[in-house]
Amino acid sequence: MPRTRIKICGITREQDLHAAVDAGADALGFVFYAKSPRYVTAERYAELARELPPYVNAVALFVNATVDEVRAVVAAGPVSLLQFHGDETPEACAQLAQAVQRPFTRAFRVKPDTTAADLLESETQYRAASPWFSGLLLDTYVDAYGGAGKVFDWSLIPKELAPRVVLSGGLSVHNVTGAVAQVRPFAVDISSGVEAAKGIKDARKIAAFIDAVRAGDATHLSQEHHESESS
Ligand SMILES: O=C(O)c1ccccc1NCC(=O)[C@H](O)[C@H](O)COP(=O)(O)O
Repeated sequence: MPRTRIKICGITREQDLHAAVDAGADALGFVFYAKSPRYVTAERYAELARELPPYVNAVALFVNATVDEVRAVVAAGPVSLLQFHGDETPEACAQLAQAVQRPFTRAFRVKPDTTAADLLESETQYRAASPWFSGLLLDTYVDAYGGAGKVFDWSLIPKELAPRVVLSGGLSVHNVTGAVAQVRPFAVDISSGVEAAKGIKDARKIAAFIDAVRAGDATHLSQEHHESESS
């Protein structure tokens, strides 16, 4: 069982970037959506990106962006992965990713009436549309698109899909151990739950969150140990 990967999203300040890296985050998210309280411009990203150490992935998050906007961000600093969090169709995602030659995740914003079949169908559609598709990120539907700290019903995530998804939406130190133990996602993604205020991260909350993810991983390891002992 590999460890659950962790992305800290909505980085706007150098000290928050360092706090996330020091705590052991695998990826940092930067929001290039002007209506977000965590918005950073491509110019500001160029400054922040100078602080990125090797082997930590920078994820550029867009909401209904144009090719020119995505190009400007990729030209400003290192970008490992794109995250499309708006109403982008499979074809639009494919076109944007191809234009800048970067892999992408697609946010599926879960509504109360979303079904397991909807999630599987969506993954199939995006995978078919582009070789740059790297996986679905599951978040809770909100009109503001994301970063709202709202949880959805994890029980609708199909078992076969879970090892490939990024789980997000309202995660925190209080629920992430259970989320990792129950869902077993490939990765978790958090923004609001590690903030002191919108766009301002709290280093202690980041460290506590990462410890709580590792506690979820430890649950799997001990389950696997018991299973192998009893077989
Ligand atoms: O952070 C924003 O303001 C934002 C705005 C528009 C679309 C997405 C946005 N954020 C997404 C994320 O930060 C994460 O990918 C994820 O949804 C976690 O959010 P949270 O529920 O706050 O932990």
